[in-house]
Amino acid sequence: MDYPETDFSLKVVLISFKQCLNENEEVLLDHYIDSWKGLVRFLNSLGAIFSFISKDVVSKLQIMEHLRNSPQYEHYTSLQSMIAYEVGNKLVDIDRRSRPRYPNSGCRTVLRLHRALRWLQLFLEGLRTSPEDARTSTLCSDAYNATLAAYHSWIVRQAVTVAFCALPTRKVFLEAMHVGSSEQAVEMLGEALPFIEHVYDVSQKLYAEHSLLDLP
Ligand SMILES: CCCCCCCCCCCCC/C=C/[C@@H](O)[C@H](COP(=O)(O)O)NC(=O)CCCCCCCCCCCCCCC
Repeated sequence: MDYPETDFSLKVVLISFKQCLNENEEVLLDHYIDSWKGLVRFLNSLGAIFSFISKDVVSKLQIMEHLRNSPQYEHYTSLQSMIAYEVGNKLVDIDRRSRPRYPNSGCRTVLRLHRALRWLQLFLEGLRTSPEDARTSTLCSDAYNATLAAYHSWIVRQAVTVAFCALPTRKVFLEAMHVGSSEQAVEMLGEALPFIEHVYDVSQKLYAEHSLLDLP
């Protein structure tokens, strides 16, 4: 997905989550990776202070692309096929007390992105429903504390807190989405958020069914 900078719209990125699910509710990894690439692009447009976050996401996307280009690529078509393959062949580190053998498993890598998707969902819902004078840094850290913070070290939590302070105001943030006025951006969020929620819910159910929600 490559847009000229002026044509870049967060709407395209958020709506692209719709394509991540097929009619059988399989989470399609190529689309999942592409949607995340769009988010990274938006994140980069917000400034260099967020680059430590986008670098981490990019490294996880590279792991997934590597698996998709490996001889086992067919097993990495969907989240369902990936879990069946990695769990079935014991290619996932389950026990955090043992020495890690598969630090780059697809299951643990997607789990990190999946948790971040919940942050995104809460943050965007906060933006959508908050009053005009709400502080983006507060919306962002409330969503973070309710989701990712529990999985991050003290040092990462501090760095994230500093980065949140660099966020623009709610109005500027909504306009940076390039979907028109802040009111139009809010409307777009109402349209697009259900797609993200659906992908999140299907993935969450899958990880829970396989007891994979706490992968080290
Ligand atoms: C708009 C502001 C963006 C704020 C982003 C808030 C989320 C903060 C996440 C901070 C991650 C810090 C970097 C390091 C993380 C890793 O330690 C940690 C664990 O990985 P490991 O088990 O391999 O070690 N990694 C993770 O938890 C994955 C974090 C992924 C963060 C994704 C953030 C998505 C940003 C998308 C921005 C799009 C904004 C659109 C909003 C309109």
